[in-house]
Amino acid sequence: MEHQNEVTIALAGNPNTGKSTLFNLLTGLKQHTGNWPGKTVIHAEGFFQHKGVSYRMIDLPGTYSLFSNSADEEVARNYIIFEKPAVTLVVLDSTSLERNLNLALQVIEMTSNVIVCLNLMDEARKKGIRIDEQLLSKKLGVPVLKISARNKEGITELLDAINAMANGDIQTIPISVQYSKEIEEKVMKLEPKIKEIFHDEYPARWIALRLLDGDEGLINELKQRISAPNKRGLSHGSSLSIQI
Ligand SMILES: Nc1nc2c(ncn2[C@@H]2O[C@H](COP(=O)(O)OP(=O)(O)OP(=O)(O)O)[C@@H](O)[C@H]2O)c(=O)[nH]1
Ligand SMILES: [Mg+2]
Repeated sequence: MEHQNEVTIALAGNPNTGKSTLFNLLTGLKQHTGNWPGKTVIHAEGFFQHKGVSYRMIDLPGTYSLFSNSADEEVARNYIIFEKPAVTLVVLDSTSLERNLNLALQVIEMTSNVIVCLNLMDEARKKGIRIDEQLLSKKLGVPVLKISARNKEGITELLDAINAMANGDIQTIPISVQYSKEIEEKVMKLEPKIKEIFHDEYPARWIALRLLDGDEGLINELKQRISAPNKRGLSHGSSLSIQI
């Protein structure tokens, strides 16, 4: 089967937040789900249509962060940075938002095409947890939608939001997390140098932050991409030696 014109959507989030349940609901596939973390280990893909648009959906492994601490984190991180899905859905567990929001912020640093899905809303309601999704959306600068993947709640609204974002009808203003003065000064020096090498190919601020963190995994990925430029075209002869 030819799959060329699909709009790609990635599912990211902490382990056990219902990503595969949502993936199965939309694609009709049967990814392993269950009530323990770490079930999805490599990314799976499935397809579906909504309002005449074809989508390719990627179910990423659940992770607590998107650094290079584990193979799972690298799979999820590399997919978002290098494959550039048109939309990344961050699936959060509404019953433990505080912990889950950390990952949402990390994804928002990597891409502005983010929709935050507050999943397990049925559980949250049972526990008396109330969430002001409009306020959260304003603070994060990206759409926030309440859903229950298991009970099939809020799914049409989510699909409509995906459609709108893929069509460019939603302008996000992603929050930019500010770090200490020392870090921000270094980021300011690094960003233009990163842009010189990669132009707008990758999010320069995010790369600057990762380089400052000494993220060896990312540095190696970037070096490979410089020595073997892809069809989007990085200039030959660039090298990744940036002094700060
Ligand atoms: N109550 C409720 N349970 C849900 C909902 N969505 C998913 N679950 C349950 O949450 C558990 C985890 O779901 P998964 O879909 O496997 O979660 P995942 O995010 O893919 O997990 P990893 O692959 O480990 O990252 C399963 O027992 C699901 O049935 C929901 O909306 N409400
Ligand atoms: Mg899963």
